[in-house]
Amino acid sequence: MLEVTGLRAWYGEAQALHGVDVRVAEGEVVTLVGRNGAGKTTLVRCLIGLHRQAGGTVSFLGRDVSRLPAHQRARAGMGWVQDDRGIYASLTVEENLLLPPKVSDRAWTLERIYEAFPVLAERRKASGSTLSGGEQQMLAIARALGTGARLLLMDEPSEGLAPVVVARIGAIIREIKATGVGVLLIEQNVKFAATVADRHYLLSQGRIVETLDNADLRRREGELLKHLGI
Ligand SMILES: Nc1ncnc2c1ncn2[C@@H]1O[C@H](COP(=O)(O)OP(=O)(O)OP(=O)(O)O)[C@@H](O)[C@H]1O
Repeated sequence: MLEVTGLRAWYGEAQALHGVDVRVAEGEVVTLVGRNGAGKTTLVRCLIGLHRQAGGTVSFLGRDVSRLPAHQRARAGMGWVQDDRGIYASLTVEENLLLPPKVSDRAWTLERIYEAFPVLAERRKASGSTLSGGEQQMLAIARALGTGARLLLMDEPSEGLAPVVVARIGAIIREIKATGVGVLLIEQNVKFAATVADRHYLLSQGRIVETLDNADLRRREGELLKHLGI
């Protein structure tokens, strides 16, 4: 569903991405792994149209979206689960869920969201400002599903969350995968990545240097953690 070829990006005079190729199929979960400054965030920002791509092609559901602005990519079905989670603090959980426009007929209804995220059902009338980190992350994911996004792009969904909450987020990602939605996530937690994803791209200095499956990831965990500086 997502096919990226030769993606290049710059910050002023400094090149941040040097011809990156990435693919995500329907119902596939893929991670971007790499040390700080490798280019993971820049790549995701280019994909969603928030950073200018200087070269290469981004094709989504068979359509070249390289020149589309961010809002049109969102309308095409790319859902961004922001790293700051983008929750409206003064609105309730339910209002946060109802706000974004629907982009496809695959939009999850409120009922379906509450079934998959019981904690959001319990907190439906609570204001965004009172949510825990885990609840905010779930709300951000649920909101993207509520738009009918076909591909979710996530920036470290496990970051800063307690292990039990991380496990719940993992289960949710697996449920999302089963519905055919694709997921591309930045993830530094190698153990968590191996439990949710099918494949992993290792980024280094703006290049994909390796593509790993879960067996590779587990076998080389020590080496990778050292490479990632963790
Ligand atoms: N706003 C910016 N201005 C200039 N250079 C930037 C900017 N943001 C990132 N860079 C540079 O671009 C390169 C890629 O950074 P990027 O944030 O994409 O990496 P990352 O893998 O997401 O790292 P992190 O895990 O720290 O977010 C780095 O060399 C970084 O210093």
